[in-house]
Formats: sequence, structure tokens, C-alpha cells
Amino acid sequence: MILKSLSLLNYKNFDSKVFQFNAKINCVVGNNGIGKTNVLDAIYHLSFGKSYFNPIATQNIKHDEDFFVVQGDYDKEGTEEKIIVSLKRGQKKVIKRNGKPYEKFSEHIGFLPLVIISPADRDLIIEGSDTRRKFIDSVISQGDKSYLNALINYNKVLAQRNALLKYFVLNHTYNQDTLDVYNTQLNDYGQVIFDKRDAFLKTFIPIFKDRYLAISNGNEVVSLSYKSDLFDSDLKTLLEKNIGKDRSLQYTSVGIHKDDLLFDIEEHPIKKFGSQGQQKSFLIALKLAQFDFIKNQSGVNPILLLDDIFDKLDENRVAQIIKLVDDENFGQLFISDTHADRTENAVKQVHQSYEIFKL
Ligand SMILES: Nc1ncnc2c1ncn2[C@@H]1O[C@H](COP(=O)(O)OP(=O)(O)OP(=O)(O)O)[C@@H](O)[C@H]1O
Repeated sequence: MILKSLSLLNYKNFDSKVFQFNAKINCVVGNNGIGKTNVLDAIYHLSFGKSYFNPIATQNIKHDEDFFVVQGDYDKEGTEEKIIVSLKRGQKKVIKRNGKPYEKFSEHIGFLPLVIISPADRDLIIEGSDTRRKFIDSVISQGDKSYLNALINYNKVLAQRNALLKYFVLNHTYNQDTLDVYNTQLNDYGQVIFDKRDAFLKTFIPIFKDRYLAISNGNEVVSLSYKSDLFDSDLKTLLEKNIGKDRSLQYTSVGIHKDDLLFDIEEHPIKKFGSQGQQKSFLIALKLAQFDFIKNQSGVNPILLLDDIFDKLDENRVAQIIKLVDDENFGQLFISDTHADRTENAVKQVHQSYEIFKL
């Protein structure tokens, strides 16, 4: 799959800009704040209908303007695809494929597989478990619509159950029958999600370990494991067991919404014991494993966005990463960097065609 051209209108710091891309490697270089990451984020927008960096949609509209439009022209396995994402202040976002608006954005997810590696990924290590759950969810749901549906339904029922727990306290009341309905629904959706996460991680973890080994040259041992309440018991039993606690907390304290991923280096949490370079290597391995997983699942080479990834990595690790992407297995690549020379030197070692875009 190739993004042939990208046009931006009032998108973040760009008023109007068109890029014609190389089918293999595209490097966006320039000074801090010039808009390199914004170009990559626009490409992310076309795959996911939203920004990777700014969750407030209207903040992606250029200051003092009323709307933005991002358009991408793709060649997907020989078929031309035109995707447009647009947003006008005060209106709903619109995503169109070949002129036809999507009714549900979730239908678009996975159509243009994409993986981004960015300094913002550090949140996966330093932030709370919801960031790591979102990571698992985004990887699985790119290739599995039923997973996304189960997740949407689970979250709906969870919100209803939490509202009911609050209602019980406010009104000094209790209704086991309504609670049972929610418990059963959470159990059913939760089991689907747990089974899919478990199966996904069983495939994903060995791929991740291989990727880390390649980047670090075997210098250190890392591990990634899945933590879930559902390893101990089915969710219905857990919900029933914890009802006393949930009533006093006024929210649901057990379930797949509490799942986490544990990241260790030499058997200690990487958050506390990993160097900055080791943490970065860990995140890159995680994202490259995501790439492999999506590729295996979809049969399509995802677009790979490498946002400012070279800082904090020693030359050996940069060389290993370049070696990894210099491979038939990788498709189109977008790299942003402040150092034009560093990027050009790195991509010159890759035996592929490339284009440098100086902003
Ligand atoms: N809605 C917006 N309207 C106008 N400008 C915006 C908007 N959102 C972001 N910007 C501008 O975009 C610029 C940041 O762009 P970006 O993050 O792409 O920079 P960069 O080239 O990647 O920089 P760095 O090398 O520092 O990472 C900032 O100058 C910021 O003010």
C-alpha cells in the first residue's frame, strides 16, 4: 500500500500544502516546530480518522480558521483509493472514501494499516494502564472488527453498571436483577475481549522479543506479559465476589478494563530501571512487532511513520533499525528528523529509493 500524495488545508500550522511521495522512503526534515510531526500526524489521521497526538479534534484546525481538510491518494494493492478527513468547527468530523462518507468511523479502521513510532510512545511506559490497554486495543482492532464491537459494547455496559452503583448509593436502594443483567453482559463481552487479548499476546510476545534482540544485539533481556483479573476466574464470579467493594467505591473494580501489560528489563520494571535508550529500544521493538502482527493479519504492508526516533539511540542501534527496515518486508516509510544530514546518512545505507522533504 502506498500513499502517493497528501494535501493539507488549514491543518495545524499548514494553510495549504501538497506532497507527492516516494513509494519507499520519505524523510521530512526541518527545524523544531516547523511542522514535521504534523505531516506524519495528517497521514495518521487518514488511517484512524483522528490525531495520534491531540485528542481534541478542533485543535487540529489551523488557528483562526474554520475547518481543515486532509486528503490522501493511495494505491492499495493496485486499486486507487481517495480518503478525505475533514472537520468544520461546530460540526461533526467527516471521513470519506472515494467520495462516500462513512456512517461509522469504526468501519474505516484497519482499511489503511499504519504503525507510528514516536517520542509520545513513552507514555506507554510511564503512564497508567489505560495507555497500554489502548495500545493492545488499537493493534487488535485494526484487524478484527468483532473485537472492536465487543469493546464498544463492554464499555457501554460498564458505564451503565457504574451509573447503577451510584444510583444505589444516592437512593439508598439495591436491585439484584438489574445488576445481574449487567454482570452477564459484562461477562460475555469481557470473555470475548480477554480471549482475544490472550491469543493476541501469545503470538505478539515472541515477535516482540525477536525485535528487541535484533535492536539491542542481545545486550539485555526484556519481557512483556499480560496481567488480567480473568486469569483467576470468570468475570461473572469476580463481579459477584466484589459487589461489596464496588458498591462502596460506586464503580466496577474488576474486569478487562483493569488489564495491563507488564514491561520488564532483567526482571525489573523498565519504567524504573531502564535507561532512556533501553526504554526507547523497548518501544521501537513493541511497535515493530505491531507492524509484523498487522502485516501477518492483513496481508498488507502497513505504512510506517518514524517520528524523531534517532535521538537517544547509539549508532549501533540506529544501524540495527535501518537494517531492519531495509528489507522487502517493509513497505512505505515516513521519517521525521531535525538533523537532515543524520537522516540522509541513515537512509543512504538502505538500498531503496528515497526523497527528502525540507520544510
Ligand atoms: N491548530 C494549530 N494551528 C496552528 N499551528 C499549530 C496548530 N497546532 C500546532 N501548531 C503548530 O505546529 C508546530 C509544531 O509542529 P510539529 O510538532 O509538527 O513540529 P516539528 O517540526 O515536528 O518539531 P520538533 O522538531 O520540535 O518535533 C508548532 O509551531 C505549533 O504551534
